[in-house]
Amino acid sequence: MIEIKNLNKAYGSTKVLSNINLKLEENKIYGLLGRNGVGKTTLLNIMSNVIRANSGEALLNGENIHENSKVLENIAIVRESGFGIEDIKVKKILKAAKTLYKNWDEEYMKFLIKEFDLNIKKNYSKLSRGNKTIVGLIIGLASRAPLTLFDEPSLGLDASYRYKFYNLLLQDVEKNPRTVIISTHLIDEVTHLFEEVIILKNQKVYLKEEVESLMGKAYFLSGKLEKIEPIIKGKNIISKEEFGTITIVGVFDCLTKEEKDNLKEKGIEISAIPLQKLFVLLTEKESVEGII
Ligand SMILES: Nc1ncnc2c1ncn2[C@@H]1O[C@H](COP(=O)(O)OP(=O)(O)OP(=O)(O)O)[C@@H](O)[C@H]1O
Repeated sequence: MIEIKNLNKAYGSTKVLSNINLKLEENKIYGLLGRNGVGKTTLLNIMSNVIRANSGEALLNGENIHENSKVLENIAIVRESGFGIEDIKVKKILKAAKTLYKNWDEEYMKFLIKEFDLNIKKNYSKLSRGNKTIVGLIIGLASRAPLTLFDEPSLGLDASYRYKFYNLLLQDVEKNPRTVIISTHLIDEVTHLFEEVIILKNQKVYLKEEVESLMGKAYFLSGKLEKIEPIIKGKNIISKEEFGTITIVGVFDCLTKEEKDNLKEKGIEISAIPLQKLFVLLTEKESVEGII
């Protein structure tokens, strides 16, 4: 549905994205993850024609995003940087947004305004940080755009509104399927939303995988190291921490039923690595070798 081909982006002489190739499926929720400054916003901005790549292509249903303005009726981006003009009533911003998107749902927008308790008569510039974010979220949700991109959607939102947004998004996407990409640093809060995760690292797509499959091969093993070691020899080890006589080893690899049973018999505790922790381990380490 969305295809990125051989995409490169540099700001002046600083290369940010290098030969990115991605194929995203229709009606799926993706998490776009990466350390600060790795290029998530840049990629989302290219996907929504806010900026141009230096080379390569971004296609939505086979049509080049940069060469066909009609395609843009189907792509919504919600981002921190606002709407260009700030000294304008929220009502007017929403009115303008309505004209941009083919699938805009006015009734749903009204429902969202109530849900988020947003005063649309206020000037956008006078809104709190959180309420500015809410304006963006309402536009993103009400656009019902087949490709909806949320860049840090929780910025400035209190926990209550963040969870409200996550729930509304899940409910609405179930009723009105579309492809959603969410870039966030609050990974554990949104893991349940993601079907697939894309991690950017060192200008490249470092990993693209279904969350279920990822979580099915990320374990912490805790117990005596001499008992853990022989069973996981040759596995991809991503962390090792010692707490007195107990060692916690992070494994990013498949464990067979026999291996798991074997570990349990030896008194080794097996627990899942939460996605956020896994992300930290994978993006901090340059090499997994030499840990054990
Ligand atoms: N307009 C610009 N001009 C010059 N450099 C830029 C510009 N926009 C972004 N960059 C640089 O490109 C790199 C990627 O920035 P980008 O905002 O895409 O990263 P990010 O992954 O979204 O980061 P964060 O998680 O901190 O929001 C950074 O080094 C940033 O400083």
